[in-house]
Amino acid sequence: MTEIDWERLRAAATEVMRHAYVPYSKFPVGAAALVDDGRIVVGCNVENAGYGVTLCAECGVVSSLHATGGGRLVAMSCVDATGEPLMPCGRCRQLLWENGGPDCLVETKGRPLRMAELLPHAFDVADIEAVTGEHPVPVVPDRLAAWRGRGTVFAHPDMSAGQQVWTAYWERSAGDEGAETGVLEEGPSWDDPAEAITWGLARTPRVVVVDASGTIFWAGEGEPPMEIPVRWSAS
Ligand SMILES: O=c1ccn([C@H]2C[C@H](O)[C@@H](CO)O2)c(=O)[nH]1
Repeated sequence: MTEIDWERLRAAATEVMRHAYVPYSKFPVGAAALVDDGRIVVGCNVENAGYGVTLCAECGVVSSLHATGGGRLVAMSCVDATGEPLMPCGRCRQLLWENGGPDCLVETKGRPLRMAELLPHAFDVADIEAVTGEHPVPVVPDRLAAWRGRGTVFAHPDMSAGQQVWTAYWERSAGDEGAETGVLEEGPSWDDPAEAITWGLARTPRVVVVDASGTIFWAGEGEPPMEIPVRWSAS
């Protein structure tokens, strides 16, 4: 995705700006962002009698991003009442960083700027990971963001240095006839199958456990499908 249609983003931001709820500041803001799968997500500012509770337009964009399927923000346009680009406030830069990373572009009155320019030396999940050694949220790698919600995760036991562990892999196919196949991502090893299932559910609602005897169980969202009628239970 190389070409960003800034005109279209700014038009979407200007449109949503008109829905802002701003009885206190009378300063409407609209924001629209391109997601890495081509979606456009929008938000407007929403104020409150408790002034400090105000939600910025960019907050709405981030909520809409997750509410409509997640992914990564690629480019954002934020506008004021005149339709001119407005720079995101400090708090919103932190929100944009989390959801778009250093390469996410933000429209300005000059050239678009990268988030790395708008929030240099940013604090983020890597700082937490460096201390705790744990990735606090199961994150799908950027290169696979477009596959989120698709394919199948197979969780299965494996042997590692003579020990039984659990691992998983994410497969492109969702079991449909003639669908493209191939492994998208291999998971790490865990002691507990529940962790393999959690890893899977962060990627796709279609999670399957294949136990040591090769029996297949449903560990995905919703009711087990016809071809995998038995739900996995940990005991
Ligand atoms: O980047 C910004 C800056 C300000 N505002 C809103 C918050 C408040 O409602 C109004 C005035 O600060 O503008 C945003 O939505 N985004």
